[in-house]
Amino acid sequence: MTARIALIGYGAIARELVEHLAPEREAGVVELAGAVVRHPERHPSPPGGFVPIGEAAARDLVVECAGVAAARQHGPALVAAGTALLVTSVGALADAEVARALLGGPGELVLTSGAIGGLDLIRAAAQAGGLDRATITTTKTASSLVQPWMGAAEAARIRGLAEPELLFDGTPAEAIERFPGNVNVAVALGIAARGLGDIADGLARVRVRIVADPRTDTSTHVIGAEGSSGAYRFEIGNRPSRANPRTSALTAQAVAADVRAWLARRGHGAAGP
Ligand SMILES: NC(=O)C1=CN([C@@H]2O[C@H](COP(=O)(O)OP(=O)(O)OC[C@H]3O[C@@H](n4cnc5c(N)ncnc54)[C@H](OP(=O)(O)O)[C@@H]3O)[C@@H](O)[C@H]2O)C=CC1
Ligand SMILES: O=C([O-])CC(=O)C(=O)O
Repeated sequence: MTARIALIGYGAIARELVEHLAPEREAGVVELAGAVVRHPERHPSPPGGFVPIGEAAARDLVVECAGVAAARQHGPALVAAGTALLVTSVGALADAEVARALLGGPGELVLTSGAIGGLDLIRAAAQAGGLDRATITTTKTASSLVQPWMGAAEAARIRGLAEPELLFDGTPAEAIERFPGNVNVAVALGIAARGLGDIADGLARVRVRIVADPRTDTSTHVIGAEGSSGAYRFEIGNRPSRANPRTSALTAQAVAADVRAWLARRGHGAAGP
């Protein structure tokens, strides 16, 4: 049976995902059946063409890879309509109302681990009450951290940095509002750290630091966590996507693995996790 999959977004992650899913498409396990974007004229044509969100909702699975605002705009209605939704912009769940809607079904929600790893350990320790706090320090090229809300002088200063600089130190909820295309991983860490509590409890255990490094060509996430379960440290050094230096290439690879796991769960005959 062929699973029909629609995309929200047709940027770096979506296009790389299309390439990663070539074996499943060739085997007839997956049909990529359209993409939703705001400005189709700015994109190459996706498999299945551009479709309105109402048409995407009729697919077996919708994969969001468009941004936190897009996930908040479209996600709740898709899940309410019973559509299975794989979310890349996990930062959307830092908003409690959006999180309730996305987790409330009846559509299945899948959250990717995206550009990081180790969330299985964090989840297990937190569920056992063994995790008190976690930190994530994200370091990226200076220019990839420039945001539209920064004034022109501040943007130019960051682009011209000669030394690494700490741009942000605070909570995941604040971090994702200020750097929505850079720190979805911090909210993913907070969700894993929730244990058996609310997402807000998990987010409250996480401290986020964002560093602009003019000398790096790698996107690095250093995760630390501790509690009665133990003390942990993961260092992830990702190659940035060629199409979007804000995004790690691992993200589309993780989403492809999530799609394969979803196909296996739904009996579509792909390899399991
Ligand atoms: N969980 C993780 O580890 C990671 C998550 N991400 C998330 O993935 C998102 C996408 O990343 P990436 O592919 O690199 O970004 P790109 O900027 O390359 O692509 C974004 C795409 O989304 C479309 N888009 C934006 N807003 C909307 C909307 N409201 N409705 C429909 N389409 C929309 C854009 O087209 P148009 O402008 O025409 O609408 C474009 O095609 C990031 O913004 C981030 O939120 C990224 C990296 C890691
Ligand atoms: O791709 C990355 O390294 C992380 C990222 O942008 C995000 O979490 O939004």
